[in-house]
Amino acid sequence: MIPWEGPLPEPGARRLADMADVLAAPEYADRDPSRPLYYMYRDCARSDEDRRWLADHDVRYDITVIMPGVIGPELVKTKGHYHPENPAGVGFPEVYEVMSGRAHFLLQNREASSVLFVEATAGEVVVIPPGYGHVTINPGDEDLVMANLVSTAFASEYAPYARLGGAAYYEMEDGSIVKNNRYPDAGPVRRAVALPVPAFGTGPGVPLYTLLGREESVRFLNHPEDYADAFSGCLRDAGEVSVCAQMP
Ligand SMILES: O=P(O)(O)OC[C@H]1O[C@](O)(CO)[C@@H](O)[C@@H]1O
Repeated sequence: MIPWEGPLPEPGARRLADMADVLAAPEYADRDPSRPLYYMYRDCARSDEDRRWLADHDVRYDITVIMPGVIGPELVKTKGHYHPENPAGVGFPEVYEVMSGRAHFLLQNREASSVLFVEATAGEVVVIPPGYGHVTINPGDEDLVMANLVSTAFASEYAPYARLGGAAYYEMEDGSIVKNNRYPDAGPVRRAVALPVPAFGTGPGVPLYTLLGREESVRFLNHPEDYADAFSGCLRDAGEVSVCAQMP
């Protein structure tokens, strides 16, 4: 069930066949190519007035539903993408809210020298800072339902992930984190805790939809260059995550 009081647009589906390039075990993509892994309800709004407000501020509110389960040895996840830089030369950020279920966000900068692992449960809000690509993993046994707010001024970049077989690390069925050998120079995985960001009005228990109508709360999505301090405080380092060098 999606905890959303409003109309839902027709969703886009990401199926196993769409994921062949980013899997720990790509051979599983052929076994059930039409299996849906997640549904993306892009550009949601509860009213025409809200839709106009979102459009006027060049932001989009999406809901994503990620199934529980595995793809061969690894947990179900999103494809993964980077965001380009805005006209000021700073990467577009994004903000997620876990509406129900559990999420693991695996973030990495362009060089994969910095890799962050963020756990979040229902009600938690995670800011993806400029310069970080992201994959979301469903580690739970129920649907993971998330909302996001993001700029409408760019298209996501999938090729860097697809070229290297996905992110720098994979999360396996037993929760172990395994290095993707196509990133020989990837940095260690650092656990990070999502913090409230007063400048954006984000934090646990604050539904993202309540940011609508507050211009100052969504401005960072298109003008990240003005919020360097806020981004530096959106994630707190919580130590290194142990990693397996080989697939189990
Ligand atoms: O684009 P991917 O990597 O398949 O991930 C899907 C997610 O990204 C978004 O496009 C926003 O970045 C959402 O609609 C969705 O949650």
